[in-house]
Amino acid sequence: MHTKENSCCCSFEDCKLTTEWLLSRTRHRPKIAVVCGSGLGLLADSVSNKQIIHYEDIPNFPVSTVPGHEGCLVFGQIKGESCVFMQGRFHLYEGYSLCKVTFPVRIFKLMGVETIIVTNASGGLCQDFKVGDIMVIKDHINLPGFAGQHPLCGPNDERFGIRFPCMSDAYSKDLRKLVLDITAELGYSNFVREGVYCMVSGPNFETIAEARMLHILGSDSVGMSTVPEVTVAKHCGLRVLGLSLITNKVSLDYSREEKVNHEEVLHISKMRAEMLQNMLMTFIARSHQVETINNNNCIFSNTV
Ligand SMILES: O=P(O)(O)O[C@H]1O[C@H](CO)[C@@H](O)[C@H]1O
Ligand code: HPA
Repeated sequence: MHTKENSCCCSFEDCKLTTEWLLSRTRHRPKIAVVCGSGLGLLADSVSNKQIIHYEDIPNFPVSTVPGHEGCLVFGQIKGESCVFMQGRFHLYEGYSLCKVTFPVRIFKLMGVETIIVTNASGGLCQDFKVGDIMVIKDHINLPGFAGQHPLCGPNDERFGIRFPCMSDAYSKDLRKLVLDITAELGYSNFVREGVYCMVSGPNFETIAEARMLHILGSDSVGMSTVPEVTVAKHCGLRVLGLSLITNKVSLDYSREEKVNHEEVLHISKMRAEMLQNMLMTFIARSHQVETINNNNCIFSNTV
């Protein structure tokens, strides 16, 4: 039953209004969007012809509440390619609905973005991973989604995408191949991996029993974001690349004394941001090499 309680708090009209507002404030027409994970706002440093718009000034936009998430959109160019960077993302544990968490993704789509690069900080579950490794996400586990915390729950607006989207190819194989080729060329292969990211709601880090369970389920890393954004991006036909920086090893062992904390996560993110930035800059410059497959279910792209 469609009630006010379960209807989406961000309607197509809300998205349209925000998109029109942004298009009237910037001359940039980005084709690539980058979501910066915790402590990874530095990724936007290499943007030229920069224009910064703060979240608090954008109609309907949530605001960032987590340290390491600056709270602004950075428009500009990287090697001639028009981009927008989200310096600061939104999380379920901040108290936002998943509709709000993923609102920017739909705005990017309506602005004409074709490819979204989602980055995050995560804890390594795979025993071969080291702190500072970069994991190219090949798949995810939507744990909150199993419990009904899913950004596509509620009435489906066909203008964004179809009711039952396929998720078996959420992370573009071609984009993954391109980024892996680039990391080999840059000499980064010894710390770049591929793996499965699992989302938990947070805000607490995992207990050891939970971490063991996630590992048994096939998760290589765990974090509190990304999956809702990727799900909505795939729903509206964006091409997705996901990069996860392993900022800590998740303990699977009761005898280990290390305790993870957000400060450590931010510290490692900042240490590795430059490498990630080199990968991203080369990737963005070459992403047009990968053909845009319009597996687009969204019938209103580029019409705002
Ligand atoms: O996923 P991002 O936003 O990179 O942040 C990660 O880091 C925070 C915990 O330190 C959590 O928000 C977790 O999801
Ligand atoms: O170990 C972690 N668990 C969940 N989220 C995280 N984000 C960074 N590290 C972690």
